[in-house]
Amino acid sequence: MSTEAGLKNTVLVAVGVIENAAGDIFICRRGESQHQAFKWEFPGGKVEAGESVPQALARELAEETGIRVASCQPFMRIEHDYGDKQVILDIRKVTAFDGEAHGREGQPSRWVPIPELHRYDFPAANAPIVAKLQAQAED
Ligand SMILES: Nc1nc2c([nH]c(=O)n2[C@H]2C[C@H](O)[C@@H](COP(=O)(O)OP(=O)(O)OP(=O)(O)O)O2)c(=O)[nH]1
Ligand SMILES: [Mg+2]
Repeated sequence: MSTEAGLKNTVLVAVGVIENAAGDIFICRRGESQHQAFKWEFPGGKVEAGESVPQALARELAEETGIRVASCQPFMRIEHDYGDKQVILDIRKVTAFDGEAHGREGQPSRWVPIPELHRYDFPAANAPIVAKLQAQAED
């Protein structure tokens, strides 16, 4: 979505923080040919023309993890400039879903306890997501 921030090369990204009954979070590793290659991520992807964020999230999570989203809530929104690319991450917490989450495109994936999330190498934009999850887990 290049119009939203008034910048060229800006993309709106629907991102899912998928939480299971144990309170663990599902993460995947990005591939070598992708922007932010080999970083760990919360699955998701670009919002396409005519899609809402929840629609894009449902589509991307079905494609990338095989789950069907049953319930999601807004979690936070982050704008970040990588220099070569500007992203707006619209992050949703996915608290109910059907199916077994897995790396459906062959990407490495795992369930991680929230207190261990900071050990993973995420894109720079993700630092506030990990911080908020860990702060909430301490409550
Ligand atoms: N999915 C996801 N993307 C993230 C995260 N953090 C972060 O900076 N990003 C950035 C990396 C990319 O520049 C952008 C996501 O776009 P993408 O290229 O993965 O989009 P997509 O899944 O539609 O992939 P593609 O069809 O273009 O291959 O957002 C994150 O936690 N999850
Ligand atoms: Mg993606």
